Amino acid sequence: MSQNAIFVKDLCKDYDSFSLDHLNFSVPQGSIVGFVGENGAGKTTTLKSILGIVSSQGLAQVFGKDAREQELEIKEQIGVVFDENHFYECFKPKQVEAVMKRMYRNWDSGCFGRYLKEFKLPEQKTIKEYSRGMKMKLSIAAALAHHPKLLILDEATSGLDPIVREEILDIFLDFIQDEQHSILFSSHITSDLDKIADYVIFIHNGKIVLQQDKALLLDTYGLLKCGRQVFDSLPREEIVRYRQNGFGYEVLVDRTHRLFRAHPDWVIDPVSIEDIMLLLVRGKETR
Ligand SMILES: Nc1ncnc2c1ncn2[C@@H]1O[C@H](COP(=O)(O)OP(=O)(O)OP(=O)(O)O)[C@@H](O)[C@H]1O
Repeated sequence: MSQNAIFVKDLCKDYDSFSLDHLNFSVPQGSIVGFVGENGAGKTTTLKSILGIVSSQGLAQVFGKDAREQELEIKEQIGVVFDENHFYECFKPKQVEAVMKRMYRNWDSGCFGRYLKEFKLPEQKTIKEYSRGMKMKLSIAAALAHHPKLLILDEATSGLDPIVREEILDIFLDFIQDEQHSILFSSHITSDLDKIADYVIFIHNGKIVLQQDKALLLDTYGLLKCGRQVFDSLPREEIVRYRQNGFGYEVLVDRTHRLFRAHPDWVIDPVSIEDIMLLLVRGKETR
């Protein structure tokens, strides 16, 4: 039976004007789970809740232990990258290493040095002289150099150009080659998730609105483009979300349903993760 790297049940967190509402999901060991949602949907709050950086209610387990209570036991197994740089700007890589070495028993200086070379990170420059991409790569090198089994990445590719993004995605794909390794990867760059995610979780206004195996998701959902007559004839429960425009309706549907198989004349286009996210966030519900 495959084990979960992360298991979250009824996770809740309340801020004054925002709540995470009973999140339930898991990250199976050996997989990359994409956590997708618009700005302010609750991605960072979820990741920080799992890590115990902010307080929360409900179950949040990493390798079967609650990170909020047993931080020391599991921190060696987790590598974390947030989208902002958490090292002092006046540090050079050597000083980053000195800090990390004190924090992690498994710290591997040779591995860190190899990543610095591979990522072409200048060792004589301070972090404030690094570009955004270089800072992100330094954080990734630091997160990987203690040989974690799980990476928790918060917008680790945002603000980077497509070439650096692809390099970084390759690093993540390389990491996952060991089937014991797992990644939870939050992003609003849906094309990155198209490339690397095995499962996708959509979060909107602090609630999970859809989660599924990515291949199944893209095989199952489709965008029906139709006029008023067809739209009105659709059973409401078959409409996941819809949008109306000058040409008619765009309806997110389960195209494997017999209703749609019975109408090969209806135009049902394949969808991307971005299409699904846009419809889940901006489309209307009928249910
Ligand atoms: N410390 C805090 N105190 C009060 N509200 C907060 C705090 N941190 C986050 N929030 C609120 O929680 C909501 C979700 O924020 P969060 O950072 O989790 O979203 P996100 O999905 O990661 O967004 P982004 O893609 O912009 O990073 C926002 O409305 C934000 O204002």
